[in-house]
Amino acid sequence: MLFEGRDLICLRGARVVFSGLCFGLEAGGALVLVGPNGSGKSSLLRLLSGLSRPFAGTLLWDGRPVADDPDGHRGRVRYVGHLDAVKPALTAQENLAGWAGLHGAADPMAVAAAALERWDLAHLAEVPGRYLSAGQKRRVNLARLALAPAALWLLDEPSTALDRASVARLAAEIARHRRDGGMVVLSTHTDLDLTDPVVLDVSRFAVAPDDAEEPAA
Ligand SMILES: Nc1ncnc2c1ncn2[C@@H]1O[C@H](COP(=O)(O)OP(=O)(O)OP(=O)(O)O)[C@@H](O)[C@H]1O
Repeated sequence: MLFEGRDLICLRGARVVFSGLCFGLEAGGALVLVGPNGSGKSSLLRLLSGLSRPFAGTLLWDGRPVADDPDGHRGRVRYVGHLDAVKPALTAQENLAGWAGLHGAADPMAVAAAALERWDLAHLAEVPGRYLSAGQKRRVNLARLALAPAALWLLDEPSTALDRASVARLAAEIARHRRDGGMVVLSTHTDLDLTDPVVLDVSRFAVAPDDAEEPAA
């Protein structure tokens, strides 16, 4: 299993955020995206998830272009982004059960309960999303990773708002996912305890403002 990006160019609005970006990730691998605010870490994660497409360049999964099978790609990805995806009127367990149902769980509430347990959130199962703290919401979002297996985790600043114990749990869950052969790409501004990560400084592929006009198609 190999996930590769070749010569990726990312446009946001009319601006080229990065150009010529390449990476390769094998089964069990971790790619850590670093770089200053605005360098394009979130934009790259969106490209990798299939939520947006590169202006140019190719994403390959096992040598085959991701663009040839976007639905297949979406099925192998779990993307946990910046934005809080917890519905305020539903309890933590109902939120997770909704996602478990989308992943085809036969008993979504039971799968949700197991995920809450795994992320030490069982005591919050009945609490509506609107009453959860920032860190608790973030943990409910991360507990989505435990609902169904997926080959590729894409995590945008996953440790934001987490307390120390939760950061350690996140690192342990990532380690377990990698031991099972999964891959992870994450952005971070802080240290996360990962074994042998490949670190990619996205700002190395920045395009200087003077060169940043929209390229000719
Ligand atoms: N919807 C959008 N339309 C136009 N430009 C955008 C849009 N979203 C982001 N950008 C721009 O794209 C660039 C990259 O943003 P991105 O969010 O990918 O950076 P980042 O490295 O993740 O930043 P941070 O560390 O602050 O999270 C920034 O200059 C930003 O202003």
